[in-house]
Amino acid sequence: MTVIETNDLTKTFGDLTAVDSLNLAIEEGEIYGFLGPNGAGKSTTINMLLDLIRRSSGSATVLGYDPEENAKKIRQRIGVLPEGGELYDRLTGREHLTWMANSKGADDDIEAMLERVGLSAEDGKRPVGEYSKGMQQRLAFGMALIGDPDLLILDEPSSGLDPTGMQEMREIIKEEADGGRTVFFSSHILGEVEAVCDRVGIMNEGRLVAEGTLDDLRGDLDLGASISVEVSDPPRASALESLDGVRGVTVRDHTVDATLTGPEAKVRVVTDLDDRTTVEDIISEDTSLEQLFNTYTGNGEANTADSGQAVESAEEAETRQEVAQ
Ligand SMILES: Nc1ncnc2c1ncn2[C@@H]1O[C@H](COP(=O)(O)OP(=O)(O)OP(=O)(O)O)[C@@H](O)[C@H]1O
Repeated sequence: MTVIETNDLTKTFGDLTAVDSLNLAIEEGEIYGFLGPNGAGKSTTINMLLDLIRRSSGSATVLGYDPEENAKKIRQRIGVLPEGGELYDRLTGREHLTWMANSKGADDDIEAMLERVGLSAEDGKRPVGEYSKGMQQRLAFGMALIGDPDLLILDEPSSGLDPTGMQEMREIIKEEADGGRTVFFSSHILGEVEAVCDRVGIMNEGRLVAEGTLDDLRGDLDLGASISVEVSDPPRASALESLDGVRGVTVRDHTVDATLTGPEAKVRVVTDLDDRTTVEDIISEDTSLEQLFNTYTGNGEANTADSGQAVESAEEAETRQEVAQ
């Protein structure tokens, strides 16, 4: 089942097109990371899916319902962690969770939910105005999980969390998806997205400029791969450059750095070096999500240039990579 579907979904604010003809299809059980620099249109999209703002044109369904017609039905079956949270300073953590359970007609064990999101029973009795930012975020996440939702929509879920908090949140997100729930979350924290997402969509200036698994995106851009090998007695660079799949080699002290057409050439480089000398260490890195993100969004800088700008070509991306190396 397609849990979130949008067709040419568009939102304009005056002259500004915040979301431009967006087409998404997110399937049941997927963890989908919605990425993009500041101002890319992520929150505006989420707000349209939740009927917090009205679209200008196009269509959308969430769990099969049009948000503009059936927002209540959708809200009963989804959990939302809104950007910035919606907490009341004078109410306790437990009161927030109870309020959410009541409003959804759910019978969750409130103490168990506090524990699940890393808040103690004592924390649960304190007013939220006394919580740290991270504790507030944990509570907001707990509120999203109330009522066993079919879909979680999380806007910047790790905002304010420390590394342990982020790790715990990732584990819960994975547990939810393993249980068949769909998770749609926006983030600019690339490591987090890389760690949990099945698929990512990258927004820039209101447009979806790339979408797929990380492997798909790496393949589409032909960013290749690279490897660094530490050896006892390095050969000359030219000795390796004739190997199949090797684009370039530099040798510095005991380190040989090779840029490759793809990961399959790594073994050839290591085997060749192993025949010539003693291999002491291998540092192998695939293209990181950060590199992909920068390539698709122009270094992650929100800019106001022509919003019709599409994805740069693989050749341009490659040139950029080479220049950066
Ligand atoms: N109510 C509004 N009125 C006018 N412009 C708006 C409004 N809401 C959003 N925008 C504009 O729409 C564009 C997209 O904003 P949006 O908040 O969706 O971006 P975002 O990707 O969520 O960014 P961030 O990562 O900073 O939260 C921005 O240029 C923003 O200024």
